[in-house]
Amino acid sequence: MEQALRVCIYGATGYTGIELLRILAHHHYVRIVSAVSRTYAGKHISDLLPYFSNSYLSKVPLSEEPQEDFDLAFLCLPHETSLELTPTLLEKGKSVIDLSGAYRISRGELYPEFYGFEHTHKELLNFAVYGLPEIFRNSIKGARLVANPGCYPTVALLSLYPFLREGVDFDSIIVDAISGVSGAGRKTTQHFHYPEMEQNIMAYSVQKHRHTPEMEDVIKRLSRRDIKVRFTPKVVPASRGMLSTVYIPTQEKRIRDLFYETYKEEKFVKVVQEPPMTKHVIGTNMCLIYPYYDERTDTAVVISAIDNLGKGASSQAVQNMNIMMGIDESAGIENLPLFP
Ligand SMILES: NC(=O)C1=CN([C@@H]2O[C@H](COP(=O)(O)OP(=O)(O)OC[C@H]3O[C@@H](n4cnc5c(N)ncnc54)[C@H](OP(=O)(O)O)[C@@H]3O)[C@@H](O)[C@H]2O)C=CC1
Ligand SMILES: CC(=O)N[C@@H](CCC(=O)OP(=O)(O)O)C(=O)O
Repeated sequence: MEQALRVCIYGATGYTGIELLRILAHHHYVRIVSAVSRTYAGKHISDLLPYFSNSYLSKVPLSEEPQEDFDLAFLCLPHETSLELTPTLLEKGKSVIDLSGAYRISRGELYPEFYGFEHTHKELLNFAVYGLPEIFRNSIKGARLVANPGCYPTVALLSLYPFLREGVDFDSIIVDAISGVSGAGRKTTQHFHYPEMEQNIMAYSVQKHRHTPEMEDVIKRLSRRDIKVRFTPKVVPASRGMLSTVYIPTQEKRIRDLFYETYKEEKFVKVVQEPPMTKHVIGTNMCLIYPYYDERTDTAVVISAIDNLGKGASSQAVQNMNIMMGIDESAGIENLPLFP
């Protein structure tokens, strides 16, 4: 790439926006030219996040509207805000990576039930490419609008993909997954405040969560079948990280081979020898996967870990940007975790 890609981050002071700033600050092919924030407009990034004071980012002002022209926007915004902003940006010729759920589900009629609003731009739902690179890499190349997946669907679909690719037959699966609190965003609800969250573990949205139709939609696209997902999200008092267990009722027992074969060329998805832990992925773009077959119950069990703000959001968004723009796919996202 001869000239740096000019990037604007909308929602730059939320958790996914801040993680993008961290990753892109050292990305060789990118220059962040605008950082949009309503609340902190008029301040500089290093006023809020002093560790950026040695970076060129310290000079980038936070503003209510972009201050300079740009090529690509990351939308780290609430779903409804992204929904309305995306068509305007596309009309202006920008490329868009939307971290919200506004363009993830191909069936627009599901939005009122699962998101609580009518989808006002259904014409874009088939134009948007679902940004899970290990599954949809070829469609992401050259895409103008990428819908970055939800954190739970990222880890669950990577845990399931080898079965779908092989055409293994089953009617329903269970996804049982645990998230760190940052999954809820920076402005959070009462239950996630420190006095209630500290020393606490809870399930939430157990009967209806917007990631259930997202998973089912992608599964249907891959298998052409209506496979049902029983999903239970839980939250634990950790800042970030996500651990998922997927249960697949099947007679297919060669599952480690299936996983090695599917992911052997992948840099960011690794099949591991022991059940993974979140401390091995925090701050990285990695998904570590441990599949095994439980003979007693005829069930394939897949335990996987990601960082909800990494592979579950911002570093996956950068992976998508790299692919869209024809940059080396791992540029800027090869960092290792802080351990312990
Ligand atoms: N946190 C996570 O792990 C993941 C989040 N996502 C999705 O990414 C998007 C961003 O998430 P996250 O960074 O966690 O969220 P945050 O709540 O941390 O940040 C969202 C930012 O959006 C800005 N904003 C602009 N318009 C509005 C508005 N009308 N109402 C509220 N905020 C607004 C706010 O900044 P300001 O007020 O300064 O404008 C705010 O800082 C969401 O759609 C989320 O669902 C996806 C995967 C994982
Ligand atoms: C702990 C927690 O609250 N997590 C969020 C998931 C965040 C995410 O990936 O999702 P979206 O982009 O689809 O909002 C939740 O369950 O709503």
